[in-house]
Amino acid sequence: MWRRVASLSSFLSSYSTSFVAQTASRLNTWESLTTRIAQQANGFIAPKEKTPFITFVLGGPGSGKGTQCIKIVETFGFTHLSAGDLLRREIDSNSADGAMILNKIKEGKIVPSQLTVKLIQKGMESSDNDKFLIDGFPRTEENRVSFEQIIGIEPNVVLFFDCPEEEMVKRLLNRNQGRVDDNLETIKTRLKVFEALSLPVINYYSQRGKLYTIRARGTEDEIFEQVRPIFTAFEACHVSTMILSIHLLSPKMVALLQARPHTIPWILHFHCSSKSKKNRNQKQLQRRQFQHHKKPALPFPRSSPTPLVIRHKPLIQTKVDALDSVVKDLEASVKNGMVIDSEIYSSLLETCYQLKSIDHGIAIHSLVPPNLLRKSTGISSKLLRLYAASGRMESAHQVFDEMSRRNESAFPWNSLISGYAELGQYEDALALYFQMEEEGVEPDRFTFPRVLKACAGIGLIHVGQAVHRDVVRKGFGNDGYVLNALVDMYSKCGDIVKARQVFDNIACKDTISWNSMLTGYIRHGLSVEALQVFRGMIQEGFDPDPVAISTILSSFWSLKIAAQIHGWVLRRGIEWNTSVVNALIAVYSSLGKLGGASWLFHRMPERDVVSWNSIISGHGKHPEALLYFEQMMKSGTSPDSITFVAILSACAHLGSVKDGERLFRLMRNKYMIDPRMEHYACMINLYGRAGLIDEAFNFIVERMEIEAGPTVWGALLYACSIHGNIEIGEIAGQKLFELEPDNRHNFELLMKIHTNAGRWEDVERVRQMMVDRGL
Ligand SMILES: Nc1ncnc2c1ncn2[C@@H]1O[C@H](COP(=O)(O)OP(=O)(O)OP(=O)(O)O)[C@@H](O)[C@H]1O
Ligand SMILES: Nc1ccn([C@@H]2O[C@H](COP(=O)(O)O)[C@@H](O)[C@H]2O)c(=O)n1
Repeated sequence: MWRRVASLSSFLSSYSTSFVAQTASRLNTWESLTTRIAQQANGFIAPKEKTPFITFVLGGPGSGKGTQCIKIVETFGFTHLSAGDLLRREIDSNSADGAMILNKIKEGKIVPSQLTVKLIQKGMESSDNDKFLIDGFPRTEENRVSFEQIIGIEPNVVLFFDCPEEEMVKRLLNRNQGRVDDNLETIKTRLKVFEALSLPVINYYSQRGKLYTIRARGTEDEIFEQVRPIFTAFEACHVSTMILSIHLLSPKMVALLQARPHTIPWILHFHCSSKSKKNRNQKQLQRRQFQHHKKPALPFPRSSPTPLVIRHKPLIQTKVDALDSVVKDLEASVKNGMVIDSEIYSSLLETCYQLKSIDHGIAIHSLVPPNLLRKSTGISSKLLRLYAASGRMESAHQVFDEMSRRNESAFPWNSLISGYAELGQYEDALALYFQMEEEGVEPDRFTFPRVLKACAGIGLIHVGQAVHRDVVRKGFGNDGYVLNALVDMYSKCGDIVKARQVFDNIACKDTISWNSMLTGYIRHGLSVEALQVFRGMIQEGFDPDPVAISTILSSFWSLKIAAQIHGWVLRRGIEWNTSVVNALIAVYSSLGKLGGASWLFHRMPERDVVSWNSIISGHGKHPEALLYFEQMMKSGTSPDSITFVAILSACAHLGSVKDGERLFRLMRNKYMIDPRMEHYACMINLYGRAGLIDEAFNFIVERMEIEAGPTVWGALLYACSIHGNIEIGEIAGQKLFELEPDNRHNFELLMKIHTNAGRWEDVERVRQMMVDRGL
């Protein structure tokens, strides 16, 4: 405790002496509340409770990552965690995932992220060190996001060993360590994977100002001379981190600190990693200094202090865990009679919203004095938004009703409108918009897109037109953000011509504008216009995003267009984007080009459940469907309900009744997927096609847990028509006539059954039913 006060005082001394004294004296009362946060902010006070310093080491295969890591460890005392080594160790330990990992490594592909992150996490937790070199990770965006989600921290430094491809290939072929992936074929895939999946991660860190690129050619020592200054500089600056953190606070926060010094730990907690301009400038300065290999003239903070505490055995927390600790401390402090500043409540509620943590929001709500909640627009607006975003509209509305100054801004209204619109309660969303007008609250640019979403949802074009008039009247007629929402509203309400007019009037179109128009045309079945928009988008220099590309691909079952788009995708170098490949597989499969679909599938660097579903559906009439399904299970990707529709339907086409029954059981018992109407229809199809009409009928009567719909009865009627089962065909027909009274196809099928059996009276009876229904 004493050390904590002393250290806190020492860093504050550079700021204000009276401030220090006050803070130190208040620290006793604040002990439980502040300890964790002060430690988080102040990495150097207690050696055993530090924030870890994380370095990601990236680069192509054979760029020399491992070699340089050994040198960094020797010189700077880091703990080296090589993702590849951890995976190889997992194989050697005969773990359940060993075979799958070995396959991935042999193929040069990426192991599912969760698994790798868990191994890294274990490695970090079992080390007493707080400086980690994580080598060969993250290899993909999914790796990166998984790390952030599971470990909850970002790296301080990202090293990128940039090495020419031919040099990397040469080194790998000479490595001689008996690795299964050091052969030309795997190396080729690894290089492709690196380009398609790892380069985006490197770009990401470059944009975040964390990337240090090392030219990885030359001798090992020459390369290390580029690496050395980076860590030397970071070590030199370690101690000054905290002082700078204080200076990086916004003027508003500094004023708050002076007025209410006890709030400092909270503010540090939430603002240490803020991206202030000053902070960015500092980082730029730091980078420039590194680039010139000089010691920095000014101290700088760690590149991204994290809000987590690492104890003796580093306890890796997620952001939600950290929030949990803070809320618990807050509860204890309130219980002890402490008065909490409204900005703290509001800041915490903002964090709850960002982390989608409604339970913590509810806990904080219970701590806010009702009077403060009513009076503080900041707290109530954020609480209301949190409730609305999590679909708790009753609680949101209650907070709204009790707000004393809710008409001062559109913010609380927007949150409520948004909440209702997201839940599909469009009438309530619109009612609020009109109430807003009645109460004289000015809508803002965020109000309209939410209201227009409600108009689109309800499909009332005249209400949408009225809102459009308001948009113009209130001066938002040129606001691209609002106009995009208008395009979407008109297209969803059926007026695609008006949608186009609005689209043409958007002066600065962005990707969303183009995508809204594109999906509008596709929704209206106007494929030619959609393709024109797609081409226009490219001509105007907008890269259609993977969603647009897959949308356009899935609306054109034309080999020529698919090939053109495929060509464009190749030229843009995004041919291995997972959703693009998935769409290409679906298109090629549906056009009967199963060879092309399989070629893509086998070469894609990373597959998701959609990839598997596409290839299984594509092979719906071929025995390979079952093989793909088995491979999918081995790969560690969990099938979803669409997978089972695809595989059950394949079993039906292949006449594999036993497999179908087994897979239906597997879906329920292993994957806990409740069968939906489509699955039941597949089962009826399975029995029906195999001529097991009684089994199909009994399945409907005895095993269905939901009322059978037209797809189920339709499958049964179809089976009866193939196998000439008059009795059950008549039952299925009668059911369908009730469910789909104007579907002439059902009548025709039943007539066919009776015709084949020479039952002319029944044919006439069914024909008369058709006439009576005006069919
Ligand atoms: N500067 C260098 N010049 C020549 N050879 C080097 C150099 N650096 C490393 N090597 C050699 O190249 C091979 C690959 O290096 P290393 O294993 O460090 O690469 P890596 O990036 O970790 O590869 P991977 O991603 O495949 O694990 C090793 O045999 C290593 O001794
Ligand atoms: N994040 C990672 C890292 C590695 N792999 C797999 O291991 C292979 C070897 O990795 P090296 O770093 O030792 O070259 C790599 O090709 C991948 O198969 C992974 O999946 N994810």
